Amino acid sequence: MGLSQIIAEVQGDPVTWAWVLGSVALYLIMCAVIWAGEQKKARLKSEAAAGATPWLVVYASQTGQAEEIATATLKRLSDGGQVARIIDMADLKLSDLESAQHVLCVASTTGDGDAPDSVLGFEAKVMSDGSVLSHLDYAVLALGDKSYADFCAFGRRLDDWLRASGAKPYFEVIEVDDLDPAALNRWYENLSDLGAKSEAFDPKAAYGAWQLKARECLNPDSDASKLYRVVLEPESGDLPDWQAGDLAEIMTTDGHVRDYSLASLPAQGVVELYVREVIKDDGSRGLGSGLLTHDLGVDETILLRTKSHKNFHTPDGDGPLLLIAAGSGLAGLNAHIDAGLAADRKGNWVIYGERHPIRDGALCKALTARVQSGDLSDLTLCFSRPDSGQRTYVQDALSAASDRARDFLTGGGAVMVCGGLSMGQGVDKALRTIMGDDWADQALADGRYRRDLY
Ligand SMILES: Cc1cc2nc3c(=O)[nH]c(=O)nc-3n(C[C@H](O)[C@H](O)[C@H](O)COP(=O)(O)O)c2cc1C
Repeated sequence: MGLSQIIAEVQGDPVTWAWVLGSVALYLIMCAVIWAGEQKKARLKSEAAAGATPWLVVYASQTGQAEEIATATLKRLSDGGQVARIIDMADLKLSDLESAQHVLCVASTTGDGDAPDSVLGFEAKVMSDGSVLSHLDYAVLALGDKSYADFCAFGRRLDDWLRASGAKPYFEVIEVDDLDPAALNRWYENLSDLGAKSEAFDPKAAYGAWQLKARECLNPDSDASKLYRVVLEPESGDLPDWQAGDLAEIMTTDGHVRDYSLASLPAQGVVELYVREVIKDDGSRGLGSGLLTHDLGVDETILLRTKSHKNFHTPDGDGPLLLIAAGSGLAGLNAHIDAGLAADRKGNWVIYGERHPIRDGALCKALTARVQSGDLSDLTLCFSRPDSGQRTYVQDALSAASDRARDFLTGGGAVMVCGGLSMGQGVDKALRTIMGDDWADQALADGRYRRDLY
């Protein structure tokens, strides 16, 4: 149909005219939006090429994922010819944002919708201010997990604060559920529009094949869920390096990743994990724990990598450590006991909780032996399912020893907590009662109070 025919058809019909004019207007608006986007990209590229406005990549990370994605983001920007630098939000100051122009934030959420421990201070002090950041263009990648009630809560609060401060988003906040590769791809695709190098993203690239060498149930007579010691070796024979506090990350057959605290150090030649069996209400097993405690046969392989977890590395200094754990959480602390001994760090005190003293007592026995051999100065054990019926939890034991704990922590000691989230929250409450909120907030920021919770 020619133009003259269209005009003839619609003449005298106001509804059709409105429709035609609306379509033309929409088309023109879309052209204008695309044109403005291209102009902005061209401006950013030429500004960055001139080195005038470098990108600032900021990460807020508890267990290292956000840091790793921020590092990959930085690399793509550099490979794309952009000038960029990276900074941990724990070290970020308002003045860094005031002097920046383009900021990319990768922020995870921990606890119950909380910011990562090392970033709590930034949120309390800087993000509570009515800052003026209207010169800033930014984007936020929020990491989280939909199995928690407050999905991506910290990333959203960060986005809200930047927006309220007048900063302009390049695109809407991208929320990532359980490291969903499609959402991560969206982030990288958006970045390539801003001048970062476009590369295929392969989530499996960082992993190697590891063989199961041994698996031992530590509480076969327990009436609670079983706890396994799992030993793995790299199929290639090349053992990576890691340090106390680091994590083993496995990739399940359907592409999900799960983290476990490394209970061994490289000197032992193997990766050793303590894994609690998880059986859900519908009878199915947990994704990662099912693989490690049940499905994987001896000599069979899984995809695994060791991962730096700097928020749970041994605190600086040579003061004694107060190590608090329950159940499989001892995994994360065992390596610290060994590393402390190697560094001649003396006076360590362990508070450990299990269910039943005999049926779930294998790790308690091993700890008692370490007191007898002089590896540990003190051990406080507590049980949540003793025959006496008198249940005690690690946070109760800590509260009961409050005077000692105060002396220990004011006398140069540091505290490390490893285990389930609710145990960690109970210990946090007890510590704040003993030492005060100011001490706890400062110790979290300084790394004298460290947590590995799951
Ligand atoms: C103890 C714990 C608590 C968490 N709490 C939340 C939460 O409240 N909301 C959420 O969306 N994700 C939560 N997550 C999921 C993390 O945000 C997610 O695993 C993220 O990839 C971790 O990134 P990171 O390694 O940079 O800290 C939690 C994870 C852990 C281990």
